[in-house]
Amino acid sequence: MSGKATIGIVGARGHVGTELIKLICGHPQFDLAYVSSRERAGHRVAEFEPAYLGELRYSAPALEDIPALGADAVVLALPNGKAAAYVAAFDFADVDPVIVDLSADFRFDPQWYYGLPELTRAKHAGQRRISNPGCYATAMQLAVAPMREFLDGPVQCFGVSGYSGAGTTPSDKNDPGKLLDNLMPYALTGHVHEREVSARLRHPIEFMPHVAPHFRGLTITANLHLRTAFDRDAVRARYREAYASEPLVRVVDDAPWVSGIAGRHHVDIGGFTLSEDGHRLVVVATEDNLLKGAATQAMQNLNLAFGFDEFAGIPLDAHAEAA
Ligand SMILES: NC(=O)C1=CN([C@@H]2O[C@H](COP(=O)(O)OP(=O)(O)OC[C@H]3O[C@@H](n4cnc5c(N)ncnc54)[C@H](OP(=O)(O)O)[C@@H]3O)[C@@H](O)[C@H]2O)C=CC1
Ligand SMILES: CC(=O)N[C@@H](CCC(=O)OP(=O)(O)O)C(=O)O
Repeated sequence: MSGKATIGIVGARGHVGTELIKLICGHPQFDLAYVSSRERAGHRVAEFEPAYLGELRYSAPALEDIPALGADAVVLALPNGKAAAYVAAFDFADVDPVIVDLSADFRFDPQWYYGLPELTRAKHAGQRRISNPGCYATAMQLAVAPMREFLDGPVQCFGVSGYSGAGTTPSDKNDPGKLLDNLMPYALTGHVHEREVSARLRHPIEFMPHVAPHFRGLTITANLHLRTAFDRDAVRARYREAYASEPLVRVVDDAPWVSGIAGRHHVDIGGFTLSEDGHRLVVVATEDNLLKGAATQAMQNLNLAFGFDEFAGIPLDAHAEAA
């Protein structure tokens, strides 16, 4: 036994589960307890993840058998709508690990801590049930929050994501053939992330998502109407000040490109462009949807829940470069 805290991943074959396995492999204080996948059951983790050096194999335990597997923390990396039954199984068995749910299922549940640490870490009061924000929702909140008190009317967010955002269950949104030379609009009103961001910022956000032919990384272009006129220097100063001590949020001058964010753990925010009268601001944010949009954020939340350094096990290369 390693003496490390142990994590079980339910839904470990998926895009996000795979990224979490990589992060846990490099983490000084966490170890894998179990990884579930029906499709890969019986296969060694090392077959799929070269960074994993142990003997663990994927397994497909019945839902009611999972609580007895005994991890200190459980990450639910399942499609939306599937998490509640697993949480109920832990309740029924009276087993209470830290649970991090990556889906949208508990993001509106006040019993759960909503873990977007840069904006909510002060509200983590030891809760063991943690809801991880949506990928677009993370980028939108970080892009808008520094100007929140000056907003005048709804914020419009145009989003474009790589198709890994749509998971592995086959659909038009992750079909490379249908995406070739294409940009696919979907859920143009009422997307769950529109509701999530509006509720968290307590301000209406209008979100128009699209999926594009690249695999990973998303862009949010946010259009903010402001009560007070700003100039570019004042806006940049606000963002720099808001995120000065945040290693996973990098404020840049130019509008960031999604090609520069794939595989990185931070969010880039920049491109601050104002209308002539200073009352309209456009801000661009890029993020790897599988990392800060999901797995990296889950790792921040796990670190916080266990009292570890929030950034333990997260490569902070972007911070080092920015310094
Ligand atoms: N992809 C992204 O960019 C982001 C995703 N999220 C959220 O994270 C979660 C995981 O996403 P992602 O990794 O993309 O999803 P995937 O579709 O890639 O993976 C889903 C995983 O769940 C398992 N699974 C699927 N259906 C069931 C079921 N009925 N019962 C048990 N296991 C099941 C699959 O494994 P197997 O079939 O082998 O059992 C697989 O491991 C989702 O809730 C998603 O909304 C959040 C932020 C970003
Ligand atoms: C391209 C694509 O389909 N993206 C997903 C976002 C992935 C994510 O963050 O989803 P959850 O809120 O479901 O966790 C979507 O729009 O639903």
